Amino acid sequence: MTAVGDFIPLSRDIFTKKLNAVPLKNQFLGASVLPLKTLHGLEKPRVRALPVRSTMQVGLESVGRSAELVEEPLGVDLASEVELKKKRFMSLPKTKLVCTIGPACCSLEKLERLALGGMNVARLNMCHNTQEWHRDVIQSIKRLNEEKGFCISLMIDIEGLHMHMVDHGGNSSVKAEDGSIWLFTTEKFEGSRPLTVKANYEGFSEGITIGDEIVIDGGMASFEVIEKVGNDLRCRCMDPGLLLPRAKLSFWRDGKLVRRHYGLPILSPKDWADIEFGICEGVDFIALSFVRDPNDIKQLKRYLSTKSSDFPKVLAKIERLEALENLKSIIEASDGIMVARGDLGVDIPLEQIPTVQEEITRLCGQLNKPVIIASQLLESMVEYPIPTRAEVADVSEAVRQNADALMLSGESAIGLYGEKALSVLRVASGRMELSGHKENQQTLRLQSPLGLSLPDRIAEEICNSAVEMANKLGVDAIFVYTKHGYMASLLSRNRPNSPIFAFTNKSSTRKALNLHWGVIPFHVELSDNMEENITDTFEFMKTRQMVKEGDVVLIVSDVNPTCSTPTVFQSILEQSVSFGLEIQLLMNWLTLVYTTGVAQNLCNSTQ
Ligand SMILES: Nc1ncnc2c1ncn2[C@@H]1O[C@H](COP(=O)(O)OP(=O)(O)OP(=O)(O)O)[C@@H](O)[C@H]1O
Ligand SMILES: CC(=O)C(=O)O
Repeated sequence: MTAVGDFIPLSRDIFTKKLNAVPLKNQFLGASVLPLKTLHGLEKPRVRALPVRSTMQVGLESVGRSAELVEEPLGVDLASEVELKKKRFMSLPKTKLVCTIGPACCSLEKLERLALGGMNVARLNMCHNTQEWHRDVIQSIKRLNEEKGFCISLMIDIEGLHMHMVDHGGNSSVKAEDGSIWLFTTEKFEGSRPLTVKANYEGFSEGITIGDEIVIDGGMASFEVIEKVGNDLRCRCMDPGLLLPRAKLSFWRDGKLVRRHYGLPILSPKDWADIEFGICEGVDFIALSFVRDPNDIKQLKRYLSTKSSDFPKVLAKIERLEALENLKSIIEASDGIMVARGDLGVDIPLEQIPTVQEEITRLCGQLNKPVIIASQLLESMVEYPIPTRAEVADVSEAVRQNADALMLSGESAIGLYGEKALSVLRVASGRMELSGHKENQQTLRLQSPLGLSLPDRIAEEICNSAVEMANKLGVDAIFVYTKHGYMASLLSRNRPNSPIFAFTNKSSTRKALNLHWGVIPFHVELSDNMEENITDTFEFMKTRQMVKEGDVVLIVSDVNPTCSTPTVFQSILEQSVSFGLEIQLLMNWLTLVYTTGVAQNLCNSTQ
C-alpha cells in the first residue's frame, strides 16, 4: 500500500504499488497478543473502550484481529491503530476520506479493503439503486465496525429536487450532433425515442422563451430553444456532446442562469422515505442536496429532533447559486458542508469553482464546521489506474485550502481502480499536510473568534493556545477528553501538526468526529475524575502499543474534574491565578503537557 507516512519523493511508484499487498497481519498482531497484565506489570486499565464482537471471516483473512485481541474490548479504529504502529504520530493521515459506495465496491471484501485504505465515511447516494441494496451495504459496514473494529461512519445523500433528464434507457450516453433538432418533453413513455429528451419535472419549461439556451451537465452539450410546443421545447444543438443518463439541465439567457422557482418543497415523498430509512438504519450523516437557504436545514433538523435526541448530523450540499447567496447562514444552520462541485458547475461557470470552493472552505473553518470537497477529484481513475497531474494538483489544493475531507464519487462507486484512487488521495493529501507543518512552525493559523458566550470563548482560547503550544513544543499528540466533540473540533480548526486523539463516551460523537480533519476518535468510558481518565487512557494506549515511554502529549478536556484539585494541574493553576474568576472555568478545560513515561508517577503523586 502506498503510505502517507512514507513521504518518499513523489514517484510513479506511489501510484502503481498494489494496495492489497500490505502484510497487515504481521504489523497488527504483534501489538495485541500480550495479555494486559504482563505489559508493564500493570493492572488492566479502567478506561474501557467499547466492545467488538467476535471475529468475522471475510476475504481478507490476513487483517483479522487475533482471538486475544477480539476478547479485549476496543474502541480504537483498526485502520488508525495499524497506521499508528507503522508510522508513529506525525505521519498519521489527517484529511478525512469519504467513498461513495456503488456496485464496484459494495461487497464485504471490497468494503474492508476501502476501510483499510483509509475510508472514514461511506456515502450512499439514495438517487441510485434500491433501499434494500443500501440496507445490505449498511449492514456490511456495521459488521466491519462491530466485528473487525473499524470506525466507518455512514452518510446517506438525499436526492432533493432538481431538474434532470429521465434515463433514456440503459447506462449508455447519447450523442447530440451539431445542428440536430431535439424535443425536450415531459411526456411519459416507455424506453427512448430518437432525438427526444425526457425531463423529470412537469413545469420544466415555465418561463423559458425562444432563444434561451439549455445547458446539459454544466457544458457537456448545449441547445438553443427554437419553439415552444405546449409544455415541450423544440431545440437545436449548438454545442455537440454526450447526453449521459440523468444529465442535469440548466437554462441560460444572455449569459446568465435563468432562476427557476419550482414552487415545490425541496424534499419529495421519496426523499422523506429515504430520510426515514436513514433514521431506522442509524446512519451518522444525512447530506441534503440542492439546499437553498438555512430553512431547508432547519426544517430537516426539526423533523429529526422529533424522532430521537441523538439524531444524525445534517450536512448541506452547496450546489446551487441560491445557496451561495445564503452561504453563511446555511453553514451556521448545518453540521457540515459538502462542496458538491458536480452540480455547482451546472449553476455557475466552471472557472468560478476554485474561488467559490476556497471561500466556502474558509467560511467553514471560521464557523467551525467540517467541509467535504466532492466530485471529479480523480475522475480519470474511473477508467485509468493513474490520475492526471491536474487531478493530483486539485486534491493538493483542496488540502491546502483546509478542507476537512475529500470525497470519491464514481471513482469508488463504479470505477475500476477505487482502492488505488483512495490511496492516491491519501498520498497526495499527506504530502500537503506535511508542507502545512512547516508553515505552522512559522506562524499560528489564526481563525477569527467564534464563541459568543464566555464559556465558549474560553474553550476556543484554550484550544487555540493548546495548538500553538503543541506546535511550538513539537508534542507527539494532543489528547482531548470530550463528551460532545466540541473541544476536538476547536482543536482541529487550528490544524495542529500533531494528531488529535479524541476520547469520548458517546458513540455518535465518535462517528461525527470522523469528518473532522486530524481527529482520531476513540470510544471509551469516561469518569468525572480527569486523573483517572488520563491514567487509564495512557495505560490503555500503552498496552496497545499506540504510545510508548517518552512520547509527549498535550491534554485538553471538557470533562469537568470533580475531585479535589489535582497536583498535576498545579502549574497551570499557579500561572493563571491572577486571572480571577474565569480560572474556575479554565480549570474545566485544563491544558497540560505530559510525557507518557512519567504519567503514572504524576497521577500517583496527586492521590
Ligand atoms: N448505489 C449505486 N448504485 C448504482 N450506481 C451508483 C450508485 N451510487 C453511485 N453510482 C454510480 O456512480 C456514479 C457516481 O456517483 P455519485 O453519486 O457520486 O454521482 P451522481 O450520480 O452524479 O450524483 P450526485 O450529483 O448526487 O453526486 C453515478 O453516476 C452512478 O452511475
Ligand atoms: C456530490 C454531488 O452531489 C455533486 O457534486 O453534485
